[in-house]
Amino acid sequence: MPIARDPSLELLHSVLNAITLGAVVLDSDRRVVLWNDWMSSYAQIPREQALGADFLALFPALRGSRVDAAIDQALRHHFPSLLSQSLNKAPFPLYANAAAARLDERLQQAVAVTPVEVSGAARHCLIQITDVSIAVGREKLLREQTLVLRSQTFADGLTGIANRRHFDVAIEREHRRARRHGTPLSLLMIDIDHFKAYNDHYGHQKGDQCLIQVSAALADMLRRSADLMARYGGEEFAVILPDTDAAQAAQMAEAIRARAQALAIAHAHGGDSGVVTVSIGVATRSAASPVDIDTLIGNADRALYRAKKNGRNRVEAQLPG
Ligand SMILES: Nc1nc2c(ncn2[C@@H]2O[C@H](COP(=O)(O)OP(=O)(O)OP(=O)(O)O)[C@@H](O)[C@H]2O)c(=O)[nH]1
Repeated sequence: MPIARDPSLELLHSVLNAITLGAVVLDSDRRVVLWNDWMSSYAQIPREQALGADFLALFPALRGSRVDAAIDQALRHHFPSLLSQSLNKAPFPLYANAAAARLDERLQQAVAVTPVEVSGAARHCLIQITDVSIAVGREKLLREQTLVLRSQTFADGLTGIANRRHFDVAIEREHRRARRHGTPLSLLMIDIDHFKAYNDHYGHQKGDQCLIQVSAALADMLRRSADLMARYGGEEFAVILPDTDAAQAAQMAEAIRARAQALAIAHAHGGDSGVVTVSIGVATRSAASPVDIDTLIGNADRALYRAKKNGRNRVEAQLPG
């Protein structure tokens, strides 16, 4: 006579095999007493091989791991554990397919270990493993997109160098640093000469190209990581030079002026040189002259204005006092 099967047990069995997470039950000796289809498929260990086996014999690399400790906590102390995904990315060798297994690209896993009381028997424990690869992938993508967005927020759309917002943040930071350490901080304001005439003569598109070429060449001259060149306005650029005194800044400004001229970008209405040139104003904050940011910018602006007034294609430093 066939043995009558309990329909509710049959149902439970089917449900366990249908759920889309790994379910493993260990007895008090850590022997596997339940192993669902999900585990067979992703661990590539058939149920017949798993049932009755010592759990750590199936996953020897887990000996001494957090999973091992969590099982111990559940069986001996009745403590449940949720293994943080960020600390335990993929403890089990579980793979979506054979190709992933060859590359050791494991499913990203969230693991919960729960004590289970069984009447008339010593305590068991249930291990649940959830595949969180999609969520982790989405998070990674979001993180990468955030980085790209952040860099775009701080970059000028036309030239790709730092924008005005980036300048504002950087000058604040460098001003604070200069105040704290008593180090000098210099600022250059650079303006392309006769740029309106350039646009009028060559057209706005050529004007844009000129801005791109000049800004790239000048930004390339900055060698220290804390130096920053930003597009301050239309054809105006600002250069922050931390730890740079007035003499060093004037030297740097002169090198930048010469570099712009050496690009030899033809400018029919660009003054005597016949090429695109820049005028530069230099201002410095020092321990002896501890000006605030607005004054520093104002001083550089005034120096730039004098450079324009005195004939352009030149560097002028702030007047003392
Ligand atoms: N092509 C282009 N032109 C710009 C851009 N931003 C500002 N400009 C132009 O730059 C010109 C600046 O002109 P002005 O401020 O009169 O100064 P300038 O002609 O350079 O003369 P000086 O500074 O006195 O030597 C204006 O004609 C603006 O339209 C830009 O993104 N692209």
